[in-house]
Amino acid sequence: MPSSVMPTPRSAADGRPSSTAISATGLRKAYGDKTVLDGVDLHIPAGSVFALLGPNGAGKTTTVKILSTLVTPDAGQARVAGHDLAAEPQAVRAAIGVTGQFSAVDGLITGEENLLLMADLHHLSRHEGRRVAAGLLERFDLVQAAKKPASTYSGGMKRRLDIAMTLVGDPRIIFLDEPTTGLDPRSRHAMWGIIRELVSGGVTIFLTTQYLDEADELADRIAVLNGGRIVAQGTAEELKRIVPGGHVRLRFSAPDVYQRAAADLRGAARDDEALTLRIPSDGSQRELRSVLDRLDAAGVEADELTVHTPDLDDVFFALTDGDATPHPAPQTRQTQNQARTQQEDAR
Ligand SMILES: Nc1ncnc2c1ncn2[C@@H]1O[C@H](COP(=O)(O)OP(=O)(O)OP(=O)(O)O)[C@@H](O)[C@H]1O
Repeated sequence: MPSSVMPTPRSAADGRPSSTAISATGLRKAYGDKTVLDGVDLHIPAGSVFALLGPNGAGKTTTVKILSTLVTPDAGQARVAGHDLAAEPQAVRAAIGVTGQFSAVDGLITGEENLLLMADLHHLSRHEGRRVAAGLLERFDLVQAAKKPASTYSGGMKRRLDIAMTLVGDPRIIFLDEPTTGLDPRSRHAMWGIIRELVSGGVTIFLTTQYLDEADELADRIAVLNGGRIVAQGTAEELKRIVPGGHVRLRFSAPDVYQRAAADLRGAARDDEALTLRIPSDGSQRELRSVLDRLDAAGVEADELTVHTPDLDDVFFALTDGDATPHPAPQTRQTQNQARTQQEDAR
């Protein structure tokens, strides 16, 4: 399996502001004799969503902690928002926001007080702090709950407050460590909407997740971390193409047309009862064209043509350890349908 699907673009070496939000080379980290990160390289363009996938204990949170200056790597270099992680940690901290497993929300005080505390930490004037807090309470649908202790908030409200607190500092890069773990489907979708809105405002999102549909839905690029290394990275579509399972399915209604097509498309798996042919394919335009050309040459026309590409679950299981257990993602209608189609195909 290739270590990387796509070539890694060069990062700016002269320190001038560039369109690269995060670049890292050779990041290593061990705890005692356990190597957690074993040479991680990353390149994340500004204004994009990057998702880091990996099974439990793969080192996703460790990567976030290193890039957000909370943990020092044993080796490797990284630039975040144009600043060297080791030489300018304060500048990195000023440019980023971090939310997730180590939430900053204080449950003993109200949502509004949490935001005002953040405004104080960012040295905003009293007036400006109140203005910013009011705007964020409105934006994150927390006005009703503003005067209640944060400990009374639901999981979704706490996550929204956490992100709102991060935004007080107007960060250009936000690390979201498993932002929707434990949220119900409505809250997950609300969180996805928030993430999309942030990106449309030019913010770069570094997301860790075990929900494959979340990465599929949000990320411009996805990297899979396993055994301390990035074992593959690319767009969701690129990743899906590197695992086997993709095929084109042709369905015919006339048995004689089906027989002619089956005779011509040698190598296709036949289902004589359903009058369908299944041709292994990576789903690319080139392969699709070749199938269509062969049908044209044989003078036959299929009644239905469907392209099946593997989903990110296939990618995850193919690339990570056998004992890797991603959290069961709440199934969307689409993944349920895909699963049904795959079961049907297997019959
Ligand atoms: N401070 C620490 N001391 C010792 N071991 C640690 C420490 N922090 C993390 N580890 C270990 O490093 C490994 C990677 O942990 P990390 O939290 O980065 O994984 P993760 O991919 O975020 O996992 P999860 O999905 O379960 O949150 C784990 O085996 C963990 O036990």
